[in-house]
Amino acid sequence: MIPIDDSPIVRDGKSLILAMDHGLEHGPVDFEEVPEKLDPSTVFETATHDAVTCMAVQKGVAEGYYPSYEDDVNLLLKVNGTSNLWMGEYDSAINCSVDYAAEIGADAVGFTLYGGSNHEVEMAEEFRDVQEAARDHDLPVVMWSYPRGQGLKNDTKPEVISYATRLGLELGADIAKVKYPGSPEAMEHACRCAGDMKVVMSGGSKTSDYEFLSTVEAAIDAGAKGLAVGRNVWQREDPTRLLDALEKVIYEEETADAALEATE
Ligand SMILES: O=P(O)(O)OC[C@H]1O[C@](O)(COP(=O)(O)O)[C@@H](O)[C@@H]1O
Repeated sequence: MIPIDDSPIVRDGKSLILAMDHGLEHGPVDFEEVPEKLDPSTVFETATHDAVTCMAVQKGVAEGYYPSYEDDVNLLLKVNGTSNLWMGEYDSAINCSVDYAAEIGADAVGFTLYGGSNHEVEMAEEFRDVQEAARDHDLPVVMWSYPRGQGLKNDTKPEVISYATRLGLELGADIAKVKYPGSPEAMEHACRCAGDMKVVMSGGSKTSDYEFLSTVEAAIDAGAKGLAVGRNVWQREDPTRLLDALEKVIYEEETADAALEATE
């Protein structure tokens, strides 16, 4: 592990990663209700909020839009990713080298690992190359640790999520992003399984302000070190208000109720 707390993608030991790779992973469907967000500049604007420690995008979006925001936003370059058009067993293509990510100004790199997929072995080997190259550039590595595969469809069972965090530690990630395993106890166990490696919670599809902030509060209380979120922020009419509340829940460890009241 590298001294991750010194990284610009960490603030007071925690991170809020604003993800906008959905155009690749899910396709334009995620933008149907918010067509203006098809323009990545709109989400880069949102990422200038102090609560956001970095924005996670794919190479093409980074090349096209990051130069206008490099003074105000930290960049997490997602080096693999696959479209929803792919119908095969879970896998993720390497779309960018770590050298190129560093060249275009990345502060960190991100990698999806589908533990349990028939492609797990190849993906773990690719992760080795990415992780070692990232070490050469002193870049932290964030693992999207998503156990998925033929018999394991989008599973959020406690034992699956604790295995996901442990995979991150074992393979050398600095931060692992996992789905919420359904209860504070299960999240606490998943964080314990990660040792000193940081665990952040994945956002998921859009829910109400209160439901979302309460889950974030529970995850932080359980030991998570932040959030990697997309739709729950940029699909909202007022992403700034939610980020104001998230800032309170994540960094100031306030309750969801108090954060919502303060931002009304
Ligand atoms: O594979 P899933 O569960 O559909 O979600 C993948 C998406 O979730 C993220 O990890 C986080 O975004 P969300 O908060 O919108 O779920 C994105 O980086 C990615 O595109």
